Amino acid sequence: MLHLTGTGAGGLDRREAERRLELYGPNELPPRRGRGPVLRFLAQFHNTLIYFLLAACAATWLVGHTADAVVILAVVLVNAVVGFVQEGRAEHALNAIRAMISPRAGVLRGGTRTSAPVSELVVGDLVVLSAGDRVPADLRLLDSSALLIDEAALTGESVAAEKAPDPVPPRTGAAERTCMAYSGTLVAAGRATGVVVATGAATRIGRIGAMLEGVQRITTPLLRQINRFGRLITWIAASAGALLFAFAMLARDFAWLDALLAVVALAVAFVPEGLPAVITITLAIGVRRMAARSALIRRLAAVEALGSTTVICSDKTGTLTRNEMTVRRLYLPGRDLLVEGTGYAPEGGFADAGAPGGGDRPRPPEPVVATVLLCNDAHLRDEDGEWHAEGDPMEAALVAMGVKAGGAPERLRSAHPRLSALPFDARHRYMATLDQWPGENRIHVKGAPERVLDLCTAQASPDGSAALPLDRGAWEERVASAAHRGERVIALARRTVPAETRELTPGALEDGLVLLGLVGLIDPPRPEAVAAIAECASAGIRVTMVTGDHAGTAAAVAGMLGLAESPVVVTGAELDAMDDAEFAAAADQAQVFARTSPEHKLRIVQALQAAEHVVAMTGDGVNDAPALKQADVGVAMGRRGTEAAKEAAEIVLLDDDFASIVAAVHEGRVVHDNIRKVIAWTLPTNGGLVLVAAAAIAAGLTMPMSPLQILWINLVTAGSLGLALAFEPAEDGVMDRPPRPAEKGLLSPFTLWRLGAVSVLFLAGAVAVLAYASGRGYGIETARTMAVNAIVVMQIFYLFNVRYLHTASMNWRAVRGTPALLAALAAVAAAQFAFTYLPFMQEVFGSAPVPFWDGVGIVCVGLLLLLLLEAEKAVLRRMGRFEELRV
Ligand SMILES: Nc1ncnc2c1ncn2[C@@H]1O[C@H](COP(=O)(O)OP(=O)(O)OP(=O)(O)O)[C@@H](O)[C@H]1O
Repeated sequence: MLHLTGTGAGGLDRREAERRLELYGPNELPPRRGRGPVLRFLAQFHNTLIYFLLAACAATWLVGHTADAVVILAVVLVNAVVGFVQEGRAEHALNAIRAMISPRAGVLRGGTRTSAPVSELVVGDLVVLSAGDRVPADLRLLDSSALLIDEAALTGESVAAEKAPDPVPPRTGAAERTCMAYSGTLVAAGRATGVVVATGAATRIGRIGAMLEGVQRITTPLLRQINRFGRLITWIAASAGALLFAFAMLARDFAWLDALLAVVALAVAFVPEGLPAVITITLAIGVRRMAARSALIRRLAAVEALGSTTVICSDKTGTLTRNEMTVRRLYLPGRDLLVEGTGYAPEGGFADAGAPGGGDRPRPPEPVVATVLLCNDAHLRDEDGEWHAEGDPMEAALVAMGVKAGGAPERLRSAHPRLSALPFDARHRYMATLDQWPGENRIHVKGAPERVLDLCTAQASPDGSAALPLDRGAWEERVASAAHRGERVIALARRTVPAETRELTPGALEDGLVLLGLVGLIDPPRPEAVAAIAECASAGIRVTMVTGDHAGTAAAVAGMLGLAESPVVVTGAELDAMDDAEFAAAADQAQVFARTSPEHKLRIVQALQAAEHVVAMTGDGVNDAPALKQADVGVAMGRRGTEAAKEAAEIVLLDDDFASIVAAVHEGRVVHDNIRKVIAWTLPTNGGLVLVAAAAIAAGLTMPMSPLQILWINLVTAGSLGLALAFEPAEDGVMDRPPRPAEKGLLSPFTLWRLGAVSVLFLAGAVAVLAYASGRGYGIETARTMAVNAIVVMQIFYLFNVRYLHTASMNWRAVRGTPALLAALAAVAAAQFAFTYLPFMQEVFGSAPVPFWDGVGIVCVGLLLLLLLEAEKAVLRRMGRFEELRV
């Protein structure tokens, strides 16, 4: 096979791979054509309000009011440009993050195993597959063990197909070519190597015209809710506008064009048309902030769910602990040995536990050394004097121990070639190899003690030379005491079989293994996880450990992490024996689930969700995918995780660290807060403007502002001031309050209260300014200009109040603002000066200069509004109603 692709046994050499990549191009499917920028821009106009505005623009144009038509058109265009730019930025942010989780594949190049980006694979590359990988290109299999491939992506067939390298007859249909693994399919179980025979568009999936997943649609439950709300408001505005139009013409003798303009301006003021764009950008900023803290968001909806998360179910190994294993003790027949040394460095010796030092250094017997080194797929790598694990860290720790005991892994492995193996799998919890010996063969087994003890009928004598009856009770006690110390315990066993036995089956293990001893490994907790767990406690979030490890070990590690002093532990076996009601109760109680298999995770998520929890669940293996999909926030590990897990998850953690989940929750809460702030600012300011104008029409007074001026206010403040809130940093104490209930709707009692109260205050402010102007005998232009400025100034001061929904706004940090806020303020101030003092603007908008001290007076009106609202905050807090109203 290999001669056809010009590949050596060690794979292509690097130079050749580069040459082929240059020649044949990257291993990528053609991207799906997204909507072009023109179409995306035009889509911004597809909105009922915009249709109204365009109609009004045409009407004013036709009757010769060019200035009005131009201003209306400007409102439409600014709105479209802001929407277009913000949507583009949000998409860009998400796509940049997608690029960061571009898949990689294990390849053999120049004799060494590395991982390369899937897009860089070329024909002739040797690819290594294991469970959970997505097949990166079309491969001819060369070698496989228990390989099962799920080809649903290609054929729709949901039952995984058995694959093996044996040739198939010529002209076998593509679907039956069991010696091939096709690009885009998923390795459900087993391992294999294969040589790439087609890449990119030449693969089977490429030839059926499949394309890369297109640009992600930006939508979340909240955005959908807001869009629905926006449509509702638009229709309310349209109906109210029609009534107002009739009223203004019939009862108040408005000319029809004046009435139309007034109604259009009010509709624009009333409808929060910029809200979806501002909220999208708030979410996108959250995505960026999370990425900076190692949590990559794959689906935008997760940002919202994170803010409401009530339970985090986390794996233990590698997420809560460092996954840096070291063997600490050996429990051998008749004695315990302490293992010296640190990390993976194969340096250090052994000491008798409990026995004084000196004399001969003890050493583990040969069968123990052979078992840990042969029943093992890991290697140690020395890099500038530092030792690293290649492969499973626990297995690497066993290699280090074997070397400390005088074993030579490479020599042993070539002297006793592996004939067959049963790879480790989380359900069986053991690994076994069949290794060649002179005149006989040997089965070496390592695995979870209770599994291995079940298979053993004897135990080795203290010197390892003979087999004695198994004293199971004593071994179980030793397992329990090791687990109690937080050690992960692995049992070692072996058996001799006749030389004819060349194939290993689970049945062969049943006929009596000889127990050699136990290994106790430590895996220290991640210090940042300890802090993050404490943070969860104050944030009202429950943390539950879900692990495949022994109950005792898991409980001890939970104690070290500060999860619970004596945690409630439920094992997988106990869960299996429960009915649904018992299961639900156990899921709600337990802090640790031990000896679980991935299937339990799905049931745990479902039980917690049935109890109205918002669940974040971590996972890395192919079997974790269903639980990750089911969880409100599926969290996959970026380093350890399989492609299958990453694709099922909403979040990928770059550093596999539990603390990054908590950081993401923190950012999710900030996003929630900022969305609340955007809404709490936008709706009342819109409401205030409408109330002022509607009150004037209803009372039959001259309009306090001309329709064009209302449009102006909307144009100047909606996109700038509201948007500044999207950039707000966290308020103090974000993680000191309970999660926000997920089912709470868009309009909280607080927002409704504010909508009413602030609208009335805006009305009062405007009326006061107008009354003052008329008292001073100012002309209508000056009075209206003052009213417009008063509304804008009140919006600005109100913004400062809304920036801090949880804490007092009256501090230096609040006054100093953020760069986004200062930029928005500068822009609005410049626009208002132009509006008030530039002759050209005065001509278009009918504005007039405002005397300096009156300007100062207007600022004081805004300040008064802020003081009143701060007083309201203080009173509500004093009454203990603040938190309750807030959500
Ligand atoms: N490579 C291996 N060979 C043999 N046995 C193993 C191997 N890895 C793990 N085991 C045994 O299987 C048990 C479960 O392992 P698994 O990988 O499912 O759990 P875990 O890594 O502790 O789980 P989690 O990551 O969920 O905390 C271990 O406690 C150990 O006894």
